[in-house]
Amino acid sequence: MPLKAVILIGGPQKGTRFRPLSFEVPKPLFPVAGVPMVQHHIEACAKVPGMKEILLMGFYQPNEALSRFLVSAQQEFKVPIRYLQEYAALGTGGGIYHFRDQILSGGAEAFFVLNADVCSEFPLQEMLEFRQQHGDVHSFVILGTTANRTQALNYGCIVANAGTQEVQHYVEKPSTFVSEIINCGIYLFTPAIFQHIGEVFQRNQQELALEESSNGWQRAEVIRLEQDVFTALAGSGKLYVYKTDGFWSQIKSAGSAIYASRLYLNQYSKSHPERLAQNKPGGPVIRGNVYIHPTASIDSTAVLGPNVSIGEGVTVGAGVRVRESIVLHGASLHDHTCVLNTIVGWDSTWPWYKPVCICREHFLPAVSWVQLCVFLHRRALPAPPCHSSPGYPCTICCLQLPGRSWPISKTWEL
Ligand SMILES: Nc1nc2c(ncn2[C@@H]2O[C@H](COP(=O)(O)OP(=O)(O)O[C@H]3O[C@H](CO)[C@@H](O)[C@H](O)[C@@H]3O)[C@@H](O)[C@H]2O)c(=O)[nH]1
Repeated sequence: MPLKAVILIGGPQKGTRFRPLSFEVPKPLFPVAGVPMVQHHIEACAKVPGMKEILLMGFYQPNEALSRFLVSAQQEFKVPIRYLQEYAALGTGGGIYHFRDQILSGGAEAFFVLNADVCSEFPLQEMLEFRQQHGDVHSFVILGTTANRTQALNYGCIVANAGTQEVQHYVEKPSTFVSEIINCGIYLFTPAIFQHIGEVFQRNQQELALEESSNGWQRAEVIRLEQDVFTALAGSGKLYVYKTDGFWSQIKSAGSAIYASRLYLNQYSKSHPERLAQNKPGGPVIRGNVYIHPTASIDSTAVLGPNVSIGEGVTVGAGVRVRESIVLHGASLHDHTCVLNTIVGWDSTWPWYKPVCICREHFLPAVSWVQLCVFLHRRALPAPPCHSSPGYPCTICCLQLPGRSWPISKTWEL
């Protein structure tokens, strides 16, 4: 069956919680477990038999980093990959409606839509099989997973028939508890979805025609898949949920990128053992799952892991300890430093630092600082307590403040 996949990558105004990490590269290209975030999606899509084309859709200006990535991913995964740029942020449903001809060209009988800012096992083949077994071949499938009652409020919540898994009720980010089954942001659609999105578009047009506005047509194209389409489809017999037990997480904040990295590194032991570093005589000590870019230079007395990802051209000095961290390309960790629960910024070296927490809430006041450099010197410091993002590790980082030197807070010492 001819299939396509659309990856929703958003654009520069979105993803503010990811700043300043997203200043340097667009968030979808931020490395998670050693490869750009969306490469995990592309790899999963390319594996599905019948995949004809993968479309990245967003409102980023085309840029060199994105173009280079697309060329190398096409070569590696042997599937056409294109970027479709929305003229404005059209929402999670507006872009796919606007580019529907491109999605369906070549006779696609079904297509996946994937949010770029999630990490997952991407059980795409299982979603296809589920659709064959439950519902009918024209139904739409949402990937769902279980969250606790508090966490669920941050996601799309799904109430489904326990036997058939048909979605009976859908509420996007409800204010009170609706269901523990949440929307993972991964969907399987048939071309019939465009009739439903089209109805929303027509309704928007009619409503906006009443307003005296010159850009009414454009605003009518802004459509949210979740609130505008799924809510209406619930209970119609056309929308089903496939619940996965596999790993899944959002990647919204810098702290959650470390968590996502851990999940993917763990998966590598089965899917890509060659990407995991091994203990070798005369090499650094590797504990648990660690990715090291082939161009990185690691001193043999360093101890790395678990859950560490070392980027291109990174230098790690003697006696360095790195744990639960991502070290971005070109960074340099001087001798005997300790890096825990941290993202080390591009090309950063130590010497000025101020430990801060970069979880969602605590990080916001710091977003205006120029460069995220992350670094703790000669001491192992525990992550400060974080209550704002339950479930996510709280991240310690340092901000590089040219000309200023900050003492490490005594209270954070081990
Ligand atoms: N192309 C494009 N992509 C967009 C746009 N707006 C958002 N996106 C992309 O669509 C995805 C969803 O983004 P949000 O709109 O920020 O939604 P959310 O808060 O992440 O919630 C969504 O995902 C959750 C799972 O992670 C779901 O639980 C929830 O129901 C919803 O689908 C992200 O990958 C984002 O980059 C847009 O205008 N255009």
